[in-house]
Amino acid sequence: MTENLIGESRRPGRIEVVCGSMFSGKTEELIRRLRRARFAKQHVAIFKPTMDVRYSPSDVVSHDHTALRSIPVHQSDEILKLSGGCDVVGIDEAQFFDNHIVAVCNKLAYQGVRVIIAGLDMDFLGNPFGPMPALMAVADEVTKVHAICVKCGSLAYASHRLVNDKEQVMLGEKQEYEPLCRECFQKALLNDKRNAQSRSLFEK
Ligand SMILES: Nc1ncnc2c1ncn2[C@@H]1O[C@H](COP(=O)(O)OP(=O)(O)O)[C@@H](O)[C@H]1O
Ligand SMILES: Cc1cn([C@H]2C[C@H](O)[C@@H](COP(=O)(O)O)O2)c(=O)[nH]c1=O
Ligand SMILES: [Zn+2]
Repeated sequence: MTENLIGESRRPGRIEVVCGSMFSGKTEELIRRLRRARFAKQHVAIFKPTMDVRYSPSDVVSHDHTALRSIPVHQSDEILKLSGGCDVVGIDEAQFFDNHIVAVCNKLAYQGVRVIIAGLDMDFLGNPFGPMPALMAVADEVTKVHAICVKCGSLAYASHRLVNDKEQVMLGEKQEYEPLCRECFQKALLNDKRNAQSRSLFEK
């Protein structure tokens, strides 16, 4: 965690990415940084995609129920329009935005805004998720946070889907996803594959 932030309120435009699996503390870390910016008397705005309505239609909410009022947006372009006069812009669930969010974040950073982005680095299959790889590439700073593997207690690497849905986007919580370390994730995917094969044999 970066704590050498002397003069945090005087830093120029930059892009910070906080990524990791589900339950890794991305939203908590985003909220922590944004609260500190508010203590530094910075003008802060927080955005999230309208589709993320799990805990609240308007707040950014962590799994531990820490919350911050946010502006839900349909498209990344709206972030540019709605962040005039801001020193700091926070974006949660960035994996759900289109690739244009990269240009939006770069534009804000070049205008002197500190942009803090939180999002899933990988989907349930372990593939890079949406614009996250590109955002990590253009970021000034990337922080990877980790949940605890629910099978073995190691640091979690990915989010394993517990239900049989193949779509990349499927909102969910603990009933639908579990954070697993690399080894447990590999075993779980293998097990899912075997189950799918025996299901298809059964259905024939
Ligand atoms: N397996 C787990 N490992 C770590 N934290 C967990 C786990 N399961 C639930 N949590 C809770 O999730 C919180 C993090 O929530 P949040 O910041 O919303 O994560 P993220 O945005 O990365 O999904 C933790 O503080 C903890 O209370
Ligand atoms: C792995 C994965 C997750 N999702 C969804 C599930 C949740 O609604 C969000 C992630 O929320 P969090 O704040 O990181 O816990 O994303 C998805 O749609 N597809 C996936 O592959
Ligand atoms: Zn494990």
